Amino acid sequence: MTGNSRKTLRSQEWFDNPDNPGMTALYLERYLNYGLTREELQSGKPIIGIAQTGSDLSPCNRHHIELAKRVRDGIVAAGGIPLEFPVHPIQETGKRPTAALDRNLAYLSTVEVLYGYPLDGVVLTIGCDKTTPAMLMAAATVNIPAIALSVGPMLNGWHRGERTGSGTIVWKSRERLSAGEIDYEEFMDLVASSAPSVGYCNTMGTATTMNSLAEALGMQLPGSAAIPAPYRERGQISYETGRRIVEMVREDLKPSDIMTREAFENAIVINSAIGGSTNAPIHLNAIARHLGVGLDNDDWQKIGHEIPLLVNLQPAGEYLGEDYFHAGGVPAVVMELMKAKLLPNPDAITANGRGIGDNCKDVENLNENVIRTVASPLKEHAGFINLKGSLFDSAIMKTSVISPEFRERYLSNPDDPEAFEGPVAVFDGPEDYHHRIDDPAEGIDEGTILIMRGAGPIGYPGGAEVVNMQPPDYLIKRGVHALPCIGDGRQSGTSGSPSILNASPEAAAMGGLALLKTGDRVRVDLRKGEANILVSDEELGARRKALEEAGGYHYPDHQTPWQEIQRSMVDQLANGMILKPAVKYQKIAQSKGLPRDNH
Ligand SMILES: CC[C@@](C)(O)[C@@H](O)C(=O)O
Repeated sequence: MTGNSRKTLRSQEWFDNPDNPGMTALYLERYLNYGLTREELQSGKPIIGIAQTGSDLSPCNRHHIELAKRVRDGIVAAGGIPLEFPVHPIQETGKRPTAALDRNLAYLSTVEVLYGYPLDGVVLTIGCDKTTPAMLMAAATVNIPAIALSVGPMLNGWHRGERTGSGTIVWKSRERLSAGEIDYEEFMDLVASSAPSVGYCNTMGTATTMNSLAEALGMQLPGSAAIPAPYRERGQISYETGRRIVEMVREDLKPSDIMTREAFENAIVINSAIGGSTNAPIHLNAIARHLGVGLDNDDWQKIGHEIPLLVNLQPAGEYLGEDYFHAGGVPAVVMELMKAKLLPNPDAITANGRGIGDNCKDVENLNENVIRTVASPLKEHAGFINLKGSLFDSAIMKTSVISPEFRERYLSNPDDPEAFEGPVAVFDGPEDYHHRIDDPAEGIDEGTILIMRGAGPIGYPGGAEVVNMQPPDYLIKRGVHALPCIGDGRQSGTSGSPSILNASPEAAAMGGLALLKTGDRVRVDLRKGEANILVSDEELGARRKALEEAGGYHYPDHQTPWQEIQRSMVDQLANGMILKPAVKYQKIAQSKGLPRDNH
């Protein structure tokens, strides 16, 4: 039972190494103790990890506990051995101060697991916002064969015959609560109705975005991202995913073969067409950097801005996850883009070994209200704009959620189209915002630009979803539903706010936002891609000097060891918020050999 597959399977370096019988025995015996046999571990069957992101603490991904059973069945059916292991939980709606803080922690620990244990391939269970990038970043760094499995969105939410979508219903109903149109009980009922089953956000929030983009990148089986969590097809694709990873190990099809620059270009285009979250550039830039693929926010504007919005899902549109699935999901979007020759790289290889174009060219769009054609889009140019200026080096704006009201009020000056300027109200964190926003003495009116700072990767810490700031109650009552918002934090993908966000460098890294004072004027010009403080360079220089002398922009002290460690080495949102030292570790399964024996 020895030796035949040592050259091809890394697991056999643990379980069948005649050069070091002592270690082989030690590695083997503990994996036998719950019933695995020597035959299973030593006969050259691929050993497949299942990176389990579901738990009671992670309700969005919890259904993976069930789905993993079907993944196991698929792995065994294809001749592999499944070994399931837990991933550090990341629940966007549960973790304080923000789940984004934990993306890099889950990444780091998964790298250690994938590299340091006898695994030949891995199924990455993805779902809630940060679990997807954390898993893909780890797979990118280690570069053993890997396939992602989405847990799927919740069923559609309903309240009195209306679709209620995750997150989006919170932001909309909060406004109605502020306007006195509903009471607290109805507000709670509305929000609870949006979460009717297992799964993640049923809107095109960050979760559906990132799961769609994992498919767009080629890391999931075609058609798998949009299947709602409770549907039977979800269990079936779990089984197929388990089968496929065993073949991928045999073919040695690795993340670096799939997630190429071409695949990222496809993903950017698909992100515009689906109306994807403003968190997508952060995470895709991060994954790309861990692969050594060049990608930045200029690419997002260049490749993505002119792509039309096709998917009619909240927050940019009206439908929800089940509708997206029934219309055809990602493959139908890809097919529509290909028909109009808008998909840049149809030949990019996907997890099933075929090109994305090949996978999608013959699928049907089953509901053109939900997935529009390029000839009849929801919006013509729906991608991100990457703004620069004295406020920051980079901040993005999601143009697909600019409402007619916002366009009319801020972007329709015939003498200065696509530009606005005004005085700012500066908030240092969400507590400051909540404390001051409704106070009439602050003098906030239709002309005010709201600024959120201290909310980035260092300042918050972690980069919190707090830039979509609601106007004061008294303005909402007068029918003003959105003021321009600018900030160095993030916002929920379920928010319909056209905020200018992910500003890098953040105030805590002494970006231009740190120098702003309430009452300063700021000018934003979308056509020129600029955002500037209308204060003289001399004055800004003097403010910078004074702030530096005072020790820099002040932010709250660390509360945990990880907060301190991450703050000391985290990059800015535009650069993917990655841990700076980690990017030099690439393809370590190939570049670093095996780790040393442990005894
Ligand atoms: C409720 C919405 C969340 C938590 O998913 C959000 O993080 C998002 O970006 O979509």
